Amino acid sequence: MVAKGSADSSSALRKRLDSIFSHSYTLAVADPFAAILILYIFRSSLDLIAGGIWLALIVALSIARVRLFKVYKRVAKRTSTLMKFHTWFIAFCILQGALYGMGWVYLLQLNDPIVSAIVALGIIAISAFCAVGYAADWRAIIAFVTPVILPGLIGLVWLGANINYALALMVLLYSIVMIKTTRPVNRSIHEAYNLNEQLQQQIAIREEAEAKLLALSRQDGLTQLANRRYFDECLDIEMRRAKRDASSVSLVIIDVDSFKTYNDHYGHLQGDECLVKVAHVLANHTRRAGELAARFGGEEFALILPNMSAAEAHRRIESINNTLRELAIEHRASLVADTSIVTISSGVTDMLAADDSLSFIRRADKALYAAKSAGRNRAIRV
Ligand SMILES: Nc1nc2c(ncn2[C@@H]2O[C@H](COP(=O)(O)OP(=O)(O)OP(=O)(O)O)[C@@H](O)[C@H]2O)c(=O)[nH]1
Repeated sequence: MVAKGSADSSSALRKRLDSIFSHSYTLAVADPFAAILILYIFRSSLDLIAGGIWLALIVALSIARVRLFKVYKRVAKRTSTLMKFHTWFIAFCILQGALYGMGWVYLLQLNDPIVSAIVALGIIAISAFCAVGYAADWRAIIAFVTPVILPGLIGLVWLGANINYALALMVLLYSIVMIKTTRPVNRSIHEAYNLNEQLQQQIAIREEAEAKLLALSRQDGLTQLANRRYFDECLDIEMRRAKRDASSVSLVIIDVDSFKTYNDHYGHLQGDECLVKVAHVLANHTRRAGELAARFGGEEFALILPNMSAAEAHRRIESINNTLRELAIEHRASLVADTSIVTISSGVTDMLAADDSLSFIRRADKALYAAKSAGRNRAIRV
């Protein structure tokens, strides 16, 4: 729940401003229209110069508010300026309300019961429009209706006479009822905006958490490469894509040579470190879109290389071997002839039209077995 009176989040404030500003164009027409109507009704008893100045001020204020709205629309993305716009809007509300208030005072001077009745109805009508239009912003309602209601109310009482007292009482009762009914509506809107914002935040947090979980569920914990499950998914996708586009996809299965003796010689923990280093090299060599390096299981890795023939994949694995040679991870217990660094054996193949993932992997595995049988530290392509 949103605590009563809690500060708005920037998004809730923006929604509130959007709502109150959304009437700018309508009011730019309605306000001068209402002013012209009032002037027309009282044309015979009004000082036309004073009336003209009053109308000019109402029109100027309407234009200024539309301009403020345009500026707001342009820069509203900047959260830092939102409060400033709200303050400006409230200032406009006060000015606009004061203009109406001045109008009532002027009209009430005519001391005519019909004028008093029209003023009272005018106060009620304009306040009602404001209560609906600015329902999202309590301060805007108060800023506008206070200068609209108070001068008229005081003016009616000041005039004396029962009819004016009755009208003043009617305006007063209306104001109390309006304030009492508008406030809960405003609170509900306020809470709805804040709840909506909280909901959006929760959704964003949840989506982020889900994305993280998904990434984790696809990752091998030790090497940070794709795990076997994700490898299987990707292989399926790439094989289907290659069949659909009549393009090629190559598969490489890699096994770290003599890894049992590595573990025996250096210990399991260093064995883990060695696997991480090899994985890092593989990841650095599979950076193009769609390429994937995965931990296939134990000390075995696999590469999916889309849009690549077996010959090109073979060249890729040669460059991986070169990098490993440059890296020269010590392996004094290697069973590979004439070497004391970590080496890999690889089986390389590309997809045949009749392949399913099982036959594709089996062929790559066979090529790897051939590489092992041929003395390790090599790649064999079939
Ligand atoms: N440190 C470490 N060792 C692992 C991990 N997974 C598998 N191994 C070890 O990798 C070794 C694989 O041994 P083998 O299958 O005999 O293969 P190899 O010694 O590499 O011999 P060749 O493949 O013929 O060169 C086993 O000793 C496993 O315990 C791991 O996550 N961390």
